[in-house]
Amino acid sequence: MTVSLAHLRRCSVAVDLGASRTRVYLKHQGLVVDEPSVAAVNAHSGALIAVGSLAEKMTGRTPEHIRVVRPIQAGMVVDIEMAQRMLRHLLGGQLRKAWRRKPMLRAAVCTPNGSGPLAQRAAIETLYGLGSRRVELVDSVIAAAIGCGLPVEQPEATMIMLAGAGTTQIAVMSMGAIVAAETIGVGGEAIDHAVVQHLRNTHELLLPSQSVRSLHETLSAPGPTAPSAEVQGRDVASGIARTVRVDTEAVRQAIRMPMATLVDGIGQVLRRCPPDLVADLTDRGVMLAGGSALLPGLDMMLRQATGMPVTVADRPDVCAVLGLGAMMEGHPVPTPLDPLSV
Ligand SMILES: Nc1ncnc2c1ncn2[C@@H]1O[C@H](COP(=O)(O)OP(=O)(O)OP(=O)(O)O)[C@@H](O)[C@H]1O
Repeated sequence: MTVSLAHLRRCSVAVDLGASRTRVYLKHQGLVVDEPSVAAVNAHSGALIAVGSLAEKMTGRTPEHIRVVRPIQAGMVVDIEMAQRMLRHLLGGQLRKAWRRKPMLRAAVCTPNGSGPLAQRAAIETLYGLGSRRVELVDSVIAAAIGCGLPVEQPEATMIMLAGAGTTQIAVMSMGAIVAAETIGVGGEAIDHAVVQHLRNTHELLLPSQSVRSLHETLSAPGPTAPSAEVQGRDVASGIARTVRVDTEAVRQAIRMPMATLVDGIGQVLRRCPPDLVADLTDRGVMLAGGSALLPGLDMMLRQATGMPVTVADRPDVCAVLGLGAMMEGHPVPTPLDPLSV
């Protein structure tokens, strides 16, 4: 394992600061926070008005003096002070309790694969501001693979695609380390954006961002696929609310481009892997994790495009923080790399 499991076991708090959601796992308690990474602030006084789900509900509905901000973008904390204020409110009493028990609080945080020193420093500073005395950084793909129950410690290949909001990370791992990895700037947001653009261009309709997910669900409901679905939005020219009938196939075509980028990413990672590991993956396939793994039809599309088995993780959206939590709690047990000397 490239991360120090001994150091991680001394941590009490695991944090996944995602562009879309913030998750916190407390040792011996489990997942205590899973909320949107959003804060609403008074633009005049700077006072925090709401965080998490409540702030997300305000998006696009605020008067001029209230700003809805996202302090984390593409897995990187872009506004450290706001991220600290948001986390402090999301944790509330939970943090105070953990703090009282452990004055030398150590925290573990996931950072996207390939993130630079600036992104890593921003994550560390955010956790220091909350009172952590030491911060351990863990690659998100390793944490997610452990959270999905993949045997990352074994000398065999495991492949994971961690599809988040702003980015998708693809990695092949063996013996606790990453053999080849790629981070693509395409995630659930890009797919949603493609749907919104399609409706704007073909139906002259502005779709509220909250409606995109229900449209995905309607269009890929089980049973005989509906050829079309009704959506409500605002007319681009008149500004009046209007309902249009959207063709299922046209929406599928619209999201083809971002989907194809994800398939390309898998190809790029496989090309960099030794043939023995690629052979392992023919049977085992790809584990699909991250919130966007819940996007209906994504697994089927990847299966068709790559010819490899694709499995969606049990709890794909939270598997990175659960993996970090598992490492803090003492799983997995590291495989000795020099067993003959033991
Ligand atoms: N049930 C669902 N159906 C479809 N899409 C979903 C569902 N749940 C979450 N998503 C999508 O998953 C994305 C968020 O995934 P996740 O929570 O893994 O992101 P994140 O970790 O915050 O982001 P990043 O890894 O990019 O920093 C969003 O784009 C959201 O639209």
